[in-house]
Amino acid sequence: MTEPTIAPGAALDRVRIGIVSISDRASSGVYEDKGLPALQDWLARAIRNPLDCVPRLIADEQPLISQTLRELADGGCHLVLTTGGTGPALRDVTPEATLAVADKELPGFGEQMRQISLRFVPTAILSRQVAVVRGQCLIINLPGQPKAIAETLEGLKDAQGHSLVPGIFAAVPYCIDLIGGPYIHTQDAVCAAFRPKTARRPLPV
Ligand SMILES: Nc1ncnc2c1ncn2[C@@H]1O[C@H](COP(=O)(O)OP(=O)(O)OP(=O)(O)O)[C@@H](O)[C@H]1O
Ligand SMILES: Nc1nc2c(c(=O)[nH]1)N[C@H]1C(S)=C(S)[C@@H](COP(=O)(O)O)O[C@H]1N2
Repeated sequence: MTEPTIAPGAALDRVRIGIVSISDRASSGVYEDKGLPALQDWLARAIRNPLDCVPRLIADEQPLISQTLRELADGGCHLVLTTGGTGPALRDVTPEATLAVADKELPGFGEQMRQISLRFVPTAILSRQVAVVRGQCLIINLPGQPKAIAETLEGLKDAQGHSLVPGIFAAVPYCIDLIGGPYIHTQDAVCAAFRPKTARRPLPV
């Protein structure tokens, strides 16, 4: 008789994550979208739980962005990550569309992202990212440059892989605990989640 097999991550909660790439040119086919693959790849590297990623590729239209965020948050996503449309250009309206669906704003995420990004590019100061809670969903804006996705989520490391500036994702699992979502276990080599001692749970075996 063969041993029953346990799927990897079976004992961990499933996590549903909306990933939204907001770009006029990628959504109209002028260039290939690199935002959704970058988001999906990073999340698959960083999170141990089984993931359901729900992708959307849309233009920089404020009502469409807000409607997409509402659908994802109200449709059971625990986390929604957007990329693009956070700058000062006339068509950049992602922060406004995000604030329009918010119950609460969490300014620390945007502040930390700009701190991280300033270590990579001086124009980080132009990014107006916000993070908000809608119901039981955390929504975070990331910049549009595909490489900025890993930079902001993971932070800056030295040549040995030690953290120099913590990435914003370190605070995401505990935030999701606090809004009643699933317990997220991270791959510490990619991004170690920070939780107060009393909130930590061991990795199920
Ligand atoms: N989804 C994406 N896929 C691939 N590359 C992107 C994407 N979004 C942005 N980029 C790259 O990053 C650069 C800066 O992004 P930014 O969001 O400022 O673009 P944009 O000028 O608002 O135009 P668009 O909305 O048409 O992407 C772009 O010129 C492009 O090279
Ligand atoms: N980590 C990181 N952050 C970054 C960048 C980048 O290349 N890397 N680009 C900056 C630039 S040039 C702009 S205009 C703003 C806003 O970009 P967005 O409109 O694509 O969201 O993000 C900034 N933040």
